[in-house]
Amino acid sequence: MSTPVIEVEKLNLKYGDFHAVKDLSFEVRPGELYALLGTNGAGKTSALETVEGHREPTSGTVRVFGHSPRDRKAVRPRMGIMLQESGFSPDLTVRESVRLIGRLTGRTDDDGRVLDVVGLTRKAGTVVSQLSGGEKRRLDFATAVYGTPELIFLDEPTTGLDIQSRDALWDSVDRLRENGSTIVLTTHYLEEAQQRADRIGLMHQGVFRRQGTVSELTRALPSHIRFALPDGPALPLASSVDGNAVVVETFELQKDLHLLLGWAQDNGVELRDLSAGPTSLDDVFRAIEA
Ligand SMILES: Nc1ncnc2c1ncn2[C@@H]1O[C@H](COP(=O)(O)OP(=O)(O)OP(=O)(O)O)[C@@H](O)[C@H]1O
Repeated sequence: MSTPVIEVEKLNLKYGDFHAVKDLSFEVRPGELYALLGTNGAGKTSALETVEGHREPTSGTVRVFGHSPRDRKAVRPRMGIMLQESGFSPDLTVRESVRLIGRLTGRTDDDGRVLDVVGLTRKAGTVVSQLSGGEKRRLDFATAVYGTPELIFLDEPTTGLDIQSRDALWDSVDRLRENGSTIVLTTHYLEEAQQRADRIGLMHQGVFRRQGTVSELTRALPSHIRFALPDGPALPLASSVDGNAVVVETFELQKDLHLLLGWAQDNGVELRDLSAGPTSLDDVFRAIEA
């Protein structure tokens, strides 16, 4: 198997007496999209800041491309970091800010190309202080896109973006991945991680509570069949009522759905608002806090 891009072994981080990250171990392989998810205050940002080289571990080891992330010369040009807030100077124009990314990271790219990818070509001459929240977020994304780095950190990249901008951002991420970039994502929009992550690490109170692919995480919980409460004969399956809906929990979705549809057909019952599917990451999240 190829050498991991990121290797974290027994990482611990303390702020004074507060133990924010406890014995965290994980690796991210080349070309993967790894999502580091968790509850508020779980320690995601603290862990990522260490991997990005901004923070010294209290104990444990972190390797990025086989180097310490504190070895900035070896590592920094190879990684793009989209922070929650990049802190571009409010007086610089968008184009000047994009140029600055090149100077700070040591990567080269065409400014016009980057502006086009992040959808800010028409705003190139606007100063940062006059950008909308979503436009600022797209400028933050330019830090990840510039020079097509091998490793990209996206920290809640779509917060504050409208649906078109979100779709455009994910299209750009897909193109970066086609180019071989490895992506580390944090987000509170779980459906984004569910759709895109190859693997997920789910943190709660400083430790991993779950790690694996989406299907490894979700298959431990039952699938759900839902429909509006029908009139008529008793249902053929054990169920509960949630508001106006009937909910069937099952580990045998196909078999039970077949049974239910056959019963509805035979009894002339219409199953309105019918939906059926595996459990969502939201449910996995709720279960770790329970
Ligand atoms: N500089 C600091 N000094 C003291 N405590 C800190 C510091 N930075 C973070 N913490 C604490 O460490 C814990 C982990 O914080 P962190 O920001 O890593 O969590 P997170 O998983 O990114 O949370 P969120 O999803 O809410 O952004 C929190 O309880 C936070 O209050």
